[in-house]
Amino acid sequence: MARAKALGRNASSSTASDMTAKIRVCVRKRPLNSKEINKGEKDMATVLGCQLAVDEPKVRVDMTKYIERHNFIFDDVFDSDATNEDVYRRTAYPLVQYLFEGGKATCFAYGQTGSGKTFTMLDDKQGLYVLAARDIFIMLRKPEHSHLSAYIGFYEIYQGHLYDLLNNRKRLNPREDGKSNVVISGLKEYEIVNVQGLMQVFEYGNNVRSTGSTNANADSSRSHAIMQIVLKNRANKSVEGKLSFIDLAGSERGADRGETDVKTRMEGAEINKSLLALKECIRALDQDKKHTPFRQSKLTQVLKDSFVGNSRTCMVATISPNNSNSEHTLNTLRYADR
Ligand SMILES: Nc1ncnc2c1ncn2[C@@H]1O[C@H](COP(=O)(O)OP(=O)(O)OP(=O)(O)O)[C@@H](O)[C@H]1O
Repeated sequence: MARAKALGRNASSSTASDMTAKIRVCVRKRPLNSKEINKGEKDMATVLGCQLAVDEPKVRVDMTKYIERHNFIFDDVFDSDATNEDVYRRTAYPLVQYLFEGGKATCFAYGQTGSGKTFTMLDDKQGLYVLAARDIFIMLRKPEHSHLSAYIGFYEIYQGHLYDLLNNRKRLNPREDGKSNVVISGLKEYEIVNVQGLMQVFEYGNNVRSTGSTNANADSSRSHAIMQIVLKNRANKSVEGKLSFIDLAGSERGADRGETDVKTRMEGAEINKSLLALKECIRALDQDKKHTPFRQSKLTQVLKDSFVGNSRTCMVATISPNNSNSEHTLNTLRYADR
């Protein structure tokens, strides 16, 4: 129960943690889908407040079957009946508030392919980014924010390279400016004035992502997608806050599965490298370390401003509840468990 220790609270505690913490780690369990139900699969993950128990089916050497229970505690655990609105209130909403305090914030989804990362983060109608945009435009209409305008940028990272999804997948190069800020030169940003506008631009980028995936990355689960909303001062265009939503590549893609295909192996190695680097950076952030190893991958390099200075991060680890995925589920939870 490393998490309980990290939070300095009793392992039996089920109280949700501080919503303004520099880093929050939450878990979302999706419901069993009809295919899993038809196959007679069982729900192996039990949620109790901020605690989660996962029953792993195991077989002894004498071939008898048994169940091993694994317990975890996180900042929040969302059960399968939680709506995106429920998840939003306790994950991205505090980051939206922070954005208007001039902060830089990142909300990302980590998990196995099919566990609900896109559904949570970037679903085109109810993803956390849409719900956040709704509140961002409400805030922007307030007189005290009349000097601000919002811009959207959307890109993906595949095999260590950045591609602009709003500009014909143009290859982009991140660099640092004189003040150690990450600048993605050439990234196309569109000013947006309402949620509909944001959804339209997003939809365009999302189509580019899925069409491009047929030749470059066989499917979207092999790339990291980053959608950012930046608040800029209307007068001098200086950045006054940034909120990024990240749909990470499927975590199982990074595992060494003994693939023989060179391209798949290289993809896996790159995904593995970036996810490990992300974990290292989160650990450094969590432990308030002076050095954050963000240079270890392109993903962490572009997220540098989410790991240093006045930044906040929320990770939503998504899990599938069925027994045949319990190994992946446990890997996801161990990754998320700090
Ligand atoms: N909490 C949920 N409630 C209902 N349906 C869900 C939930 N989470 C995911 N789903 C459904 O499960 C399917 C897989 O989800 P999703 O595409 O978000 O997975 P993913 O983790 O993003 O996978 P990939 O890595 O392949 O992109 C989708 O059909 C989605 O609508």
